Amino acid sequence: MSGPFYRCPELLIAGRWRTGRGDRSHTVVDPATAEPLGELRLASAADLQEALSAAGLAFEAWRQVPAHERCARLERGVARLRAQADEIAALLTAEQGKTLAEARAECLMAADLIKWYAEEARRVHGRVLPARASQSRMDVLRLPVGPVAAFSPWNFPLVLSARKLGGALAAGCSIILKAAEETPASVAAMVACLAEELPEGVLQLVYGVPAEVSKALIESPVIRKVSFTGSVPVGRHLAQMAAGQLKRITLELGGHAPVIVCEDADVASTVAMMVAHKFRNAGQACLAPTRFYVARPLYRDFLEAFKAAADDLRVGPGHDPRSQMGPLANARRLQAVQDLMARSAACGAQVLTRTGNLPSGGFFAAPTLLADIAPDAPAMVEEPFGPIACAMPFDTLDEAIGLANRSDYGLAGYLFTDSARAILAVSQRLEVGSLAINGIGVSVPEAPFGGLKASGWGSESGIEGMEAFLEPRFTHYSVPQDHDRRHKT
Ligand SMILES: NC(=O)C1=CN([C@@H]2O[C@H](COP(=O)(O)OP(=O)(O)OC[C@H]3O[C@@H](n4cnc5c(N)ncnc54)[C@H](O)[C@@H]3O)[C@@H](O)[C@H]2O)C=CC1
Ligand SMILES: O=Cc1ccc(S(=O)(=O)O)cc1
Repeated sequence: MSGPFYRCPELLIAGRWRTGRGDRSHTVVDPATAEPLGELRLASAADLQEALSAAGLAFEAWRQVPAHERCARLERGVARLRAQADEIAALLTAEQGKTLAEARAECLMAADLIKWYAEEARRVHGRVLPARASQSRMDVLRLPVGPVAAFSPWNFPLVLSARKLGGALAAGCSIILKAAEETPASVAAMVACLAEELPEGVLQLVYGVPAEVSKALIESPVIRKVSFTGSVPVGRHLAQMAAGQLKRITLELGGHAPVIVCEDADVASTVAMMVAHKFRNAGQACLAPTRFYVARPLYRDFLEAFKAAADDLRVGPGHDPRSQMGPLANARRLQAVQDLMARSAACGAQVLTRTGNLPSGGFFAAPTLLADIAPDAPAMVEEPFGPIACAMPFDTLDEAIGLANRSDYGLAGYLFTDSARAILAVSQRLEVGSLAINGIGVSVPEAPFGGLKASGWGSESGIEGMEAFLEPRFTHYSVPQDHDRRHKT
């Protein structure tokens, strides 16, 4: 949909929208056609230094703004974001590929996340400790950590940016966001909604050469906190850089979510829920259900129902209201998904996929189930980040939990059962940050979202997500010993 409505955005630096002054640009591509949408001009080193100076100055002012006013300003930004959801969704679909319905839902989820953080700003309070001496007081304040450098990816550009923006701004931090160059316009539109309500320099948006931007920002003494969502190798690299500077970092690095379907589960409703959730955004979600461990008595029925539901999904351009699944976001994802499928099939997995044609021209892939797959086949180990689900049967719950925990990842997990015994065992022993039982709700604004093992460090959203942008300050103050004599009180 390379329509005239799409324009690559400018950068927001020190309160001014202006084009990047670097000598490089990035071609933004429509994933449904593989046609270019526009050229994004990237930041120069001087642009980044200007943003850093502005972030440092803006922080000193923003931290002084009372929490009630920070909340009110963010809530006005959220209202604008909601009012513009249709326009922003059209930009997101054009540059990312997801369906318009998904894009609109993402915009509203981003609004909900920022709204929750804004409200939470009014509940950030400290505590008073019993003082150790008379005429003294001991308290603990929770203060904003300082200017934040945030890096968000292209798969859910609004939601995954909003988790960082909402927390930092509500806590009283300034923030420089480097969002993904592949999907710049939707994030710029969201940032514009918020920035309208904020003093200049509090919220800045840059696009650039990713490695150059992260190095410049993380190594700058201005930045006090780093937050990244993306792949494990890049997360590891940024963690090393942040460690070198002794800076705090939050990492959300993807997942490979297990789904345990017990013998008492209802196959039809489980499959309906999981197929919709798996193939949302063409499977490019860190919380996508991926490894299905199904109780052996249900296994064949499960495969049949899953394949039928996956085959029924209408794959097409995101802007077509009939489409239920859009293309993958870029050519390298399509290549990676095809490669993963071929390597897994070579290891003996049975490939259950549609035989009919897919739309031509864009980065379309078919929803696919890899059945009877070995626990160490490539798709069971590597995050597919695409429309690939894997299934194998299990005989005992212990076996299913053991198989589920074999992954290096530990972000989201799903369980389908009515059995209290199974619920207790899985909720205690499954190595994940979020677990949904008989549902899909692993991510809500008021709960922490974060992973174990290679899935990351720390949490976003919920009070834990807010805490990541705060630091404690213990203050112990006493009336001077000669105060009474000097003041004759
Ligand atoms: N947790 C999540 O939601 C995401 C996970 N991924 C994982 O990464 C895999 C590969 O996707 P790619 O886009 O090829 O991954 P990638 O790690 O190369 O890129 C992910 C994001 O990180 C940014 N990035 C890359 N190098 C950077 C650097 N040195 N400093 C700062 N930012 C940098 C990119 O601009 C992009 O927005 C996916 O298959 C998936 O497994 C990717 C995107 C989001
Ligand atoms: O990729 C990570 C991801 C994607 C979506 C969501 S949400 O369900 O929209 O909150 C959370 C994380």
